[in-house]
Amino acid sequence: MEKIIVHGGNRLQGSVHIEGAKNAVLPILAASILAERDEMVLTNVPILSDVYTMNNVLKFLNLDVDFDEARNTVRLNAAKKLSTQAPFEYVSKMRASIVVMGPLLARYGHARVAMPGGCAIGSRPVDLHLKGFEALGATINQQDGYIEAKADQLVGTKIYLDFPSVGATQNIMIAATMAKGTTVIENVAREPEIVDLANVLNKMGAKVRGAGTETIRIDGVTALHGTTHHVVQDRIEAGTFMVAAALTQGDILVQDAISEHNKPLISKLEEMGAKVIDEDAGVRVIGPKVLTPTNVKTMPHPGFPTDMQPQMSVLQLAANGTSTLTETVFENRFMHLEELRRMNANFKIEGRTVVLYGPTSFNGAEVAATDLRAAAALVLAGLVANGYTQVTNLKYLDRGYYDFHKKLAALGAEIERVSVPAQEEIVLKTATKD
Ligand SMILES: CC(=O)N[C@H]1[C@@H](OP(=O)(O)OP(=O)(O)OC[C@H]2O[C@@H](n3ccc(=O)[nH]c3=O)[C@H](O)[C@@H]2O)O[C@H](CO)[C@@H](O)[C@@H]1O
Ligand SMILES: C=C(OP(=O)(O)O)C(=O)O
Repeated sequence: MEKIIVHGGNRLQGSVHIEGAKNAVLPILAASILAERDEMVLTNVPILSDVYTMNNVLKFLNLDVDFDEARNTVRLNAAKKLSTQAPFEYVSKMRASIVVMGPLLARYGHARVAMPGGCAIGSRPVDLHLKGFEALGATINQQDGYIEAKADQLVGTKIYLDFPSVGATQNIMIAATMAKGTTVIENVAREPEIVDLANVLNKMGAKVRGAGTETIRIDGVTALHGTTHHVVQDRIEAGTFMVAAALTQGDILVQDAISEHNKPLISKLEEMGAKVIDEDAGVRVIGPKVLTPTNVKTMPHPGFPTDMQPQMSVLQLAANGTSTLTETVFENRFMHLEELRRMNANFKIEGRTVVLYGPTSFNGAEVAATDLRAAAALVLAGLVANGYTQVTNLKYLDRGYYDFHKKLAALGAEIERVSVPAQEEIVLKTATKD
């Protein structure tokens, strides 16, 4: 096991490179299932455990997958006959594996995928994905922990999503690319990662219009082919470094950041007193001496992203007064706060809202990450804590951040990642069991 040890107090300064987006590359990798001819070549692919997991799912399905990490490039070949079953062993590692269902259903009229469970942030059902497949003419069976979808021919139709689910939008959009006729999906997710996926599908020969708006129209085609695509930048990684700058009275240029993708975050940073400057080379954030409290509510894009909520909570706790934070997307995304309490944070959770009492004089402590963004939030708190903070459960961090500690160190943080000796690991595991 490994842990990150950070000694707080340093002001972060410099510029930082941001990787391709995890949440864009995962569905794009899955969509490669539809490239029956020509290779798919994806560049700007981040080196993350989730990418390896998706690659393994695709290899299991019989795609040829080659990840050239030195070039951040994945080459995929889906020309062989593929399996249409993704077992629990794979899906249980990562919920996003469910997004192989849409392409398998489109190509073979069959997909059998283990039912993904919930996770630390919420129960996360997939009913909207299935409702979409059914509307396209598929029959759904749920048995023995598996979801099976079958269709002789998917047929275009009108689908209204009760909630603009990112995964459901992706799965249904991919399935509909090869449906007969036109599919109109309303109340869809509008995240930049949806737009990136639609762009790739169109390069593969699909006819998808309207991605980024509330309605997506898809005219079905009979076959798709491989293409080359540069994955969009990770707005959540970019946002995390913007928060790091605001938190440490720092001055960070987030290279090539697309401010349009981070509008709600940037507006909150400015409200809290940070200077945010759109430069040719990226977005520069300069942290204020004193952070002003602010209230935040997470919403589907273009609202404040839930994936920035834990990081934002650290900034609010550091602010000079009381802030509120309302989580509307996931029902259980405050677990990181209990760890932050161990670092001297003071807050009160009232249902989906938490009242955060700042300013917090964070104290270094041993804390354990409970999910991916919680891990980032704990490291951020460590950057401004008195003394040493030790963050464990780094498997979560590695799902979504490449070389996080090295990038922070290059910006001036006193931080290192170390292996925990076996004896200490037993003690830590026992301590974090519940
Ligand atoms: C790999 C990936 O891209 N993950 C992102 C994706 O997750 P994911 O695609 O799982 O998130 P969704 O947008 O689907 O989920 C949002 C909400 O809708 C609910 N829901 C979703 C589907 C469904 O069929 N029924 C249902 O009730 C979920 O339980 C949740 O409360 O979007 C989330 C919301 O921006 C982000 O936090 C995740 O980082
Ligand atoms: C919640 C996240 O990812 P996932 O949907 O893969 O769990 C995230 O990226 O913060």
